Formats: sequence, structure tokens, C-alpha cells
Amino acid sequence: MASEATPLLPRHQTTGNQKIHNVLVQMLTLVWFLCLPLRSVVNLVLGTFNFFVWRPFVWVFVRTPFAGLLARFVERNTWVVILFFALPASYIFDMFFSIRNWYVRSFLAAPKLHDQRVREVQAQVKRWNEQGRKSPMCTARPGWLTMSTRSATFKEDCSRISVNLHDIIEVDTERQVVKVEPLVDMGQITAHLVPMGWSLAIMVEMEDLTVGGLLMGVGLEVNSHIYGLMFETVERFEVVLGDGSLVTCSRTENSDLFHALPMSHGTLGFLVSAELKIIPCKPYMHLTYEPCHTLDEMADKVTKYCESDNPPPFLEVTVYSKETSVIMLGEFADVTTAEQRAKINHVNRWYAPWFYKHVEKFLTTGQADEYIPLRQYFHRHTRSIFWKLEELIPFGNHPLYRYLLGWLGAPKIAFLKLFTHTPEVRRKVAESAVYQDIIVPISTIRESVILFDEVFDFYPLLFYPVKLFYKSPGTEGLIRNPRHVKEGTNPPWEMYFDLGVYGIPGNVRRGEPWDAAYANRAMEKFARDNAGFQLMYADTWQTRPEFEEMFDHTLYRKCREKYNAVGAFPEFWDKVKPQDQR
Ligand SMILES: NC(=O)C1=CN([C@@H]2O[C@H](COP(=O)(O)OP(=O)(O)OC[C@H]3O[C@@H](n4cnc5c(N)ncnc54)[C@H](OP(=O)(O)O)[C@@H]3O)[C@@H](O)[C@H]2O)C=CC1
Ligand SMILES: C=C(/C=C/[C@@H](C)[C@H]1CC[C@H]2C3=CC=C4C[C@@H](O)CC[C@]4(C)[C@H]3CC[C@]12C)C(C)C
Repeated sequence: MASEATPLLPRHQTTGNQKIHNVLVQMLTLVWFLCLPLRSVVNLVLGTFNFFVWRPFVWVFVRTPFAGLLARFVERNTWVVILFFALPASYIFDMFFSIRNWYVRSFLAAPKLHDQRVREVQAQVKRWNEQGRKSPMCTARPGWLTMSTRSATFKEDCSRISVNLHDIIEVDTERQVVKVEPLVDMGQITAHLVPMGWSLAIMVEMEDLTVGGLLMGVGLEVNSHIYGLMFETVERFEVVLGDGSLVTCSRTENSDLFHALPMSHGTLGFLVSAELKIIPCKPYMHLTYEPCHTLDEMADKVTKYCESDNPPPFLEVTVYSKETSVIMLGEFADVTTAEQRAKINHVNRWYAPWFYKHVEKFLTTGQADEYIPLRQYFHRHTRSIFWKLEELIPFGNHPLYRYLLGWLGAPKIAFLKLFTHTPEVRRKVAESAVYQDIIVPISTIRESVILFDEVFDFYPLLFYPVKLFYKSPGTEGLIRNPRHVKEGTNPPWEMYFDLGVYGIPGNVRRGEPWDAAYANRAMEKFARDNAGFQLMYADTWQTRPEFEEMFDHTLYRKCREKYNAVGAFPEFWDKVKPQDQR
């Protein structure tokens, strides 16, 4: 049944808003025709710019001996490129998309458009079949637009299918689900749901992450110690298969496909919608900061919190050195009293210090609590790209910068990649910086932090606890079952955690040799040996047999055969295997 907030329209019914939309479209069409001569002038200018400036620039940038020089310039003056290109481009892009999303939300009925757009995806896949299934398919989303540190060069050899589905289709507060298209991003969802008093059960922090990417890869957040990985909160997927047919799958319908899809990275079909669990929320996050001064103290406290019968609803740790860290415990809250109002902190306002810098100070000032407006809490790491921005714009957290330019926000990762990832830079990133997350059992906290300290020597480290549910035989997907489930739990689970490292390792910073292959492989082996896994937005340094030891391909391969994916989509490994590491 549809909710009161956004009713699902009967097919082909026209609302008042749609009528306004139709009138607007007619008016715009008239203006468009009247402006035809102007259009020719604009086209001429853009065409000339493209031919004489942009194309030669790209050619010089990528294919000539100057590529090295330019790459060095970009590398040494990254902040110049970011400040003058990536930041303004990100600002304009975000503005355009919020206007576009507001317009679609206000004037167009998404359900009707959804059906039509799904048919367009199906038509492309059917055409690909009719034309002789030449090369395997992938989404047409360019590599630079995604969150991956990889450059997705495999796409050059694929038939690219445009899965241009950006909208929230329906919020059903009775069934407590939201139906969304795969390119809906986290920023869009919080803007839509939070004012209605709802949140995704797993509401991921970076605004640009997409539902499709998080479900076909891995999504998690600081309440994953309760709900598990994001795909555990999915009720139903709608997928276009390799033959162009449309199937839905859930725990009861085509359940093999339902369990095989998470982590499959678009190699079983094209996701065209997902129904995700939503939970009621309150306007603030009440956050308590608990500083820890030894690794043992942090490990003991976190394990106790996560495994208790009444765990804190949100739990995050930021690790500032081998021994020091801050645990953050959160719960939804209203702010009603003067005392509570005095503790409100707008952590995402343009002049506020970066969130992790703010948190670090509790190591010296001691335990404290505050109330953070919910949407700002959800996206607390966007403004500083966790702690990466400090390396890119070293003065980005200076009060002068924040007050003068903070309103520009963070550069979008897409534009960072577009403007700074020459092939040279990309190779250097893989060899002299580390962007990795592993998910391993909570019993290994001490060993994991010590290992990361030895091989990366970079802080802060990200720490999110994650509950990994045991899957019954036949439903175990690419992510393997935990080995030691907790006694007496139904469904059975083991507590894991995500440990993330994003930055330039100590040795590289000090100008000492650092062996990227050794360090990354040591981390990957540690994950494999402990029934854990690596997040595949990152470069993997594993061999194929090691990769298949990490991810269980049994159900995945059965589904590739059964659902016409063989030959239609590349294999998981072919999308993520190392491409440009030496
Ligand atoms: N807190 C968290 O959980 C965080 C997670 N991440 C990582 O970021 C990744 C998501 O980044 P994002 O840029 O949104 O996603 P991407 O565009 O990088 O997509 C990730 C994978 O999902 C596939 N995919 C995406 N949409 C579809 C679709 N409609 N149908 C079929 N396959 C699809 C892509 O296929 P194709 O290659 O064909 O395009 C790709 O292989 C996650 O996988 C996660 O690991 C990053 C930061 C935080
Ligand atoms: C998985 C988690 C968080 C991950 C993020 C911190 C990383 C996801 C994608 C990463 C990046 C992508 C591309 C980049 C371009 C490079 O030139 C610089 C680095 C980076 C910005 C890089 C930085 C880290 C990520 C944002 C957790 C939350 C589970």
C-alpha cells in the first residue's frame, strides 16, 4: 500500500503538478524555437572550443611526451587544480542536480517515468543481443564519475548500456520501505527522507555514493553492527538480465539471484530498482565521545558495546594512533530543553572545523556529548573526504579558508579524478598512497591495528563495526559465511569490523622506500586468513586464486549460467583485477 507522504500514482493519471509541468514544457519549447539562431551561435562557440582547445589539451595531456611534465605539474600543484577547477565544477554540478531533483520531485510522477526508462534499458540490451552479442556489457557510467580508485579501463572493451535512472520512486511508510532507482545518491535520499522523519536503515555517509554501487558492491555505516551490510536491508531487486528480460527477486522469489547479486559488481544483470528498508528518525543525533588512550581499552570497550544485548544504535571509532582513538556512540534525539540546545553543534556548516579534527580534540578534553542536526551527522565525512582533503588542500581546515571558501564544499571525487588522474598520476596513486578497507572479525582488532601500523603507518584509521549474518546452505553469496557465529543468536551472526586506511603511508611521507605490493598483499592475506574480505572499490593486489579464496563464487557462477549472464557481462574478477600496477 502506498504511503501518505508520496502516494504511488495509478498509471497514466495526471496530477496538478504534471499539468504545470506540461505547460512549462510547452513554454520552454516555444522559447527554444525562438532561440534557434542563438543556439547556432552557442554551438559554434562550443564546437570551436572543443576542437581547438579541449581536444588538443586532452591529447597533449595523455599521449605526448608532455604527459609526464603535466602529470608532475598536477602532482606538485594538486591544490591549484582542485581550487581552480575541481571545486567550482563540483559546486555547479551539485547545484544543477539539486535543481533537477527538486523539479522531478515536484512536477513529475517518478513511477510512470520509471517503467518507461526501464523499457529503454531493456531495449538497449535486446538490441545488443540482435547485433550479435559482440562484447560483454557494463553500465555506461564513466569511470571518473564513480567512487572507485580504479580507472575502470575494462569499460573501453565493453558494450556500454546507459542505465540512466536517478529517481526516488516511492516512499511507503506503512511497509517501511523506499523504492529507488540505482543512480539515486545518498545526498538525494537524506534530502528527501529526513524532512519526512525517516532514514534508510543503513544511511551511508558520502553524498555521492549511489544505491546501485553500494548494493552491487558493498555499503556499510555506523549502525551496521545492528543491521549488517546494506544489502541485508533490501526487500526486493528489479534487474534487467542479459537477454533483456526484467525479473524481480527477493528472499522468496528468485531467491538464488537475490543472494548472488550483492558484491557482483554488475556482472549478473543491470539493477533498475531496489526496495530498501527505512526507519523512523528524529531531527538530531545525540553523540557521546569516549576517548581511549590504549589499544586494549578501545578493543575491550568496542567489543563489549557491539556484543551487548542492547548495543548503542550508532557506533563509530576514529583511530588517531596505535594507542589513541575516540569512540562515538550515537542515538536519534529530539532537542527540547535549553541544556540540550546549548549542546547543538552544526558540524557541517561551512565555517566549522572538519569533523575528524573536531573529534580528535576530545582526546585531550575528555568525554563529552553533543546534538548534531541529523542530515549534517549523516554526511559528517563528506566535507573533508574523511581525512583525505588535508593532503590535497593542506590549508583547507584553516579558519581563513573555511570562512572565505568553505561554502564551496568539498571537491567531488569525480572531478578530483577527472582533473588529476592522468595515467601517470593514477599509477603513482596505486604505488605511493593507500586507499583500502578490509572487513574482519572483531576478535582481531588488536592484530589488525598493529598490522596496519606496521605496513601503512598512516592515521587516522576508520573503524566501523559490522554484523555479518550467517547464510544457510545455498544462499551464501560472494561474501563468505563467518566462521565463528555467536552462540544462541537467531539468525546466527559474528561481529566483524571495517578497518579503512586512506592516505600517504609513513615511509612515503618521510621519503623512505615503501613497497606497495608487500604492504597491500600483507593486508589482503590477513583478511583471507581471518575469513574476511576487501572492499572492491579499491585496487586489489591479489592473484585470481587468492581472490576466489576470498570471495565464494559457487552460487554466483550458478546464477551466471541460469540467468543468462555468461557472455553478456564480464566476470567479477575481470572488472576488478589489477590493470596498471607494475
Ligand atoms: N560507507 C560505505 O559503504 C562506502 C562504500 N564505498 C564504496 O563505493 C562503492 C560505490 O561507489 P559508486 O560510485 O556509488 O558505485 P560505482 O559506480 O563505482 O559502482 C560499483 C559497481 O556496481 C556496479 N553497478 C552500479 N550500478 C549498477 C547497476 N544499476 N546495475 C548493475 N551494476 C551496477 C558497477 O558496474 P559497472 O562497472 O558496470 O559500472 C560497479 O561495478 C561501493 O561499492 C563501496 O565499496 C565508498 C565509500 C563509502
Ligand atoms: C569504504 C569506506 C570509505 C571509503 C572512502 C574513504 C574512499 C572511497 C573512494 C576513495 C577515493 C576515491 C578516489 C580518490 C581520488 C584520488 O585522486 C585521491 C583519493 C580519492 C579521493 C579516494 C579517497 C578515499 C575514498 C573517498 C568506508 C566508509 C567503509
